Amino acid sequence: MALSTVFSDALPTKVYRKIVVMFCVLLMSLYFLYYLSDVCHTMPRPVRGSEGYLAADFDEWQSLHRKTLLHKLQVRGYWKGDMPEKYFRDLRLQFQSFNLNRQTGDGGSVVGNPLPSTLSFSGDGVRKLPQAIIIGVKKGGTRALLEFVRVHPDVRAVGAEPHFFDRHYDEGLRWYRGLMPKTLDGQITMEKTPSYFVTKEAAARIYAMSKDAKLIVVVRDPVTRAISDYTQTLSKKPDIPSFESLAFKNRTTGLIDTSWSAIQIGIYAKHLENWLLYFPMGQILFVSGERLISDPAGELGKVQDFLGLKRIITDKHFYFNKTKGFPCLKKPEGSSKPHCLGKTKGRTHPNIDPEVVQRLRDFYRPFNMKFYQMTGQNFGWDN
Ligand SMILES: Nc1ncnc2c1ncn2[C@@H]1O[C@H](COP(=O)(O)OS(=O)(=O)O)[C@@H](OP(=O)(O)O)[C@H]1O
Repeated sequence: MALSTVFSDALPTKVYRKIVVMFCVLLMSLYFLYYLSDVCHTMPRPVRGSEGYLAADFDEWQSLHRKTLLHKLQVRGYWKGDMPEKYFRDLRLQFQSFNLNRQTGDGGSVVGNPLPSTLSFSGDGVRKLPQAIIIGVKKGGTRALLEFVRVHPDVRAVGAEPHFFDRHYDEGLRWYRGLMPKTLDGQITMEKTPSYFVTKEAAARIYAMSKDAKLIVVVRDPVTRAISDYTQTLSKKPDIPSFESLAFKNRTTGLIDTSWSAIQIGIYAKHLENWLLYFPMGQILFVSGERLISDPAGELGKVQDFLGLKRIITDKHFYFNKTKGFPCLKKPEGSSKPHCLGKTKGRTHPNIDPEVVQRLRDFYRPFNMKFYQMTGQNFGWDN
């Protein structure tokens, strides 16, 4: 009262009133701002579609799933610029799954506050464990087969090699399923990891997941496969010894070094014996790596039959790219542009001493014969 008297005495009444009004407005504004910030904090975040995640959500997901993410970053083909758009699509699918899992409590290792239930994503379907797996062989043409078969509308495949049954088995089936794309009823989930075929434990592990799993093996002449394998290693480590010196334990006696993985992988009959302990022959399809190049539609016909799919992929889906020297897809899955596999496929092989090649042919012949006998198919590598 005394203060107002002093002020009202010192200032003209009009000015004094204006100051009081402005002070009140300021106080009200401050209170209003304070109130708003509190309300916003408790309000649900805006609903975003599958294409519009907040960067913060992605960062949080990224750190929580660092291990999975790192694994995916190592995926051959994507990170080397082979198919970046597919890589990012897979990554986005995982992010969707992560958020849905957080909402449904399905994410085993997820920690922290769940996102508000109003956050939803448009992707339909559920993640299932694969019903069909391309288990081998390395350098057989497994990438081409996966890219070709996933053109089928009833096939959904994970682009990356999950390496679950060899390297990441301890992560558990929930982790593995989390890597899979979502499928609708009637769609088949697939993955490819070529090293499974030569991994001792893989057959028993896949059987433990599903005794009905359908297995596909792309096989290729073991001699060219070995050279292809060596070419890949050479491209990463140019200082390695020559193919000729690695192929032999003793070059003078002609003793082959079967402990060298490039040689070992090609002894198909031996690896197959292990798979037959768990799976009947009818559950394994052998695709010819050579015919996958010369007649992709023909091989894809067999694959579709084996998977119980309508024959949708035909020769209309392929064109032969002369520069690349391989069949390519006119319309790959999720794209309308023609696409060939990347630079890591179809590398020029080094010239190998013809005598060494002949020695290897002699070495593989009995194993190939056994393999033809076991599978009931002659792949023509010894003609
Ligand atoms: N359509 C098409 N385009 C490109 N390449 C094709 C195709 N079909 C089969 N191939 C052959 O696939 C070989 C690589 O096999 P993988 O994909 O199984 O290799 S990997 O194990 O995944 O590294 C690769 O071997 P290299 O030629 O030795 O590189 C190709 O010969």
